[in-house]
Amino acid sequence: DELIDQNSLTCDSKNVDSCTLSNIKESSSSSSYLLDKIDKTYYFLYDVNHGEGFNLRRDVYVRIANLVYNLREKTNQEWILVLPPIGPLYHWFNYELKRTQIPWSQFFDIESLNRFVPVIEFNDFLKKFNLQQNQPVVIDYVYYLQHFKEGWGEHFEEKVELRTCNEENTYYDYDNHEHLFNGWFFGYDNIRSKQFHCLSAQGFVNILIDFIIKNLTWPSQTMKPKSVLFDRAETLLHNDYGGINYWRARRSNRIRSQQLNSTDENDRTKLIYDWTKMKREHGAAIGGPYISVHLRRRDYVQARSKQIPSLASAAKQLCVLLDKYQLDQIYLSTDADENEIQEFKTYVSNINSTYRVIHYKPDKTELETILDGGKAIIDQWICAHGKYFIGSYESTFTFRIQEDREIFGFSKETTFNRLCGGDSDNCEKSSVWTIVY
Ligand SMILES: C[C@@H]1O[C@H](OP(=O)(O)OP(=O)(O)OC[C@H]2O[C@@H](n3cnc4c(=O)[nH]c(N)nc43)[C@H](O)[C@@H]2O)[C@@H](O)[C@H](O)[C@@H]1O
Repeated sequence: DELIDQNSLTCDSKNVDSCTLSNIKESSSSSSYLLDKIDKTYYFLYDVNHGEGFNLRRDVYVRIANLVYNLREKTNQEWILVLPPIGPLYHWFNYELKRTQIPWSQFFDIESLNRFVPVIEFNDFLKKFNLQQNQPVVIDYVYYLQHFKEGWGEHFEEKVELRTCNEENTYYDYDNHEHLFNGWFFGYDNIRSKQFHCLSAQGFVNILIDFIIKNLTWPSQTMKPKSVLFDRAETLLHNDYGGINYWRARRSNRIRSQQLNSTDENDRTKLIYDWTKMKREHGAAIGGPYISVHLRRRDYVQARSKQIPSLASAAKQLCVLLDKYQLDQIYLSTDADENEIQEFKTYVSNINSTYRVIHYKPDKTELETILDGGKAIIDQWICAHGKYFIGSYESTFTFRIQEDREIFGFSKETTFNRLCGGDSDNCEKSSVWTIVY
């Protein structure tokens, strides 16, 4: 203990490598104890462009989980994925609710994630530093991913290269070239990085594996966690989109069942707790007696104006489906405001007054517990259980629902559907991404 104390005394913010065994006068009685203290783990951290929504972030998680999975295999090192605290997110409009530093355990089952790659929450990562007062947590390397300024070129080529930064970012040399950088770091104070670089990168996420192996070095006997953070992780592509490990990482990305409590034996959508043991055929699930719709509004109305239906057209397209499937209930999942929801309901009841539109609206206390993210997840979960689902063109919110339906074993015809844009009811079909085991 004395030796450790002596060591930590030399561990100051200006000399972050000082917490190594080499600084300690070794004695034979203490060396084996100290060897136990050497941290053999490597921590992989990442962040995503702040404007991106929750379900795009879930997609980036799948990319990064696959990268860490392959990194572990290739290096034989104990890499652990640190889950980036969630928020604030642009689309979460209830500003009075908790909006930042939300742990993944608020929405996801951490044990399930761990069955694919080892993960820890950011807060637990911070605890590993076991710091004395006022010492910053120092991440060894931070890379800000960016595209190549000159564009993709004529041929697709995978490459990474340290470059000057294309655009402003949140990182800056904190203490006048003493080599500690400050940055956003999920809004936490007193976190720094020893190195910061912009890294132009194009290609698939696995390109970072060789980069790490070739370029990153750490003292061999450090007691301090070894860590690297890649910001703007959405820059790189899925390594094997739709492949087995895509689906394994996606299946591990399970929402917390305690909160949702909506599995249903009759609908044949019962989950097996351990996702690695669950395998369903298409058509095994039947679903509840309603048509579920994800009707994306707000920024999409401008961003995808040709692909997003008018409210009147959406109501018409849904009533045709209710007739076809002989159902009379629509579950409406939407980010629309209250006026638009009422307008949509009126269109439906004008077509057929016996049709019901159900929409989930938590009361104030419930919302304070589940937050905007929890409400969105509940919407998605109910959509995933409907007899027939229809979503919005190229929305990652819709994609995650379709994936959950694939995991449940619904037929493809009841899952991969999209609303047609404008006032049309005839458009190109949704892409079909079937599950692979
Ligand atoms: C235009 C782009 O759209 C991308 O969104 P897109 O893929 O639909 O999907 P997300 O990445 O999930 O972002 C949309 C967010 O809007 C809210 N939202 C959307 N639809 C619903 C709904 O039916 N119910 C509830 N409760 N909430 C909804 C929710 O917070 C969701 O995470 C964004 O990731 C990008 O940042 C960008 O804005």
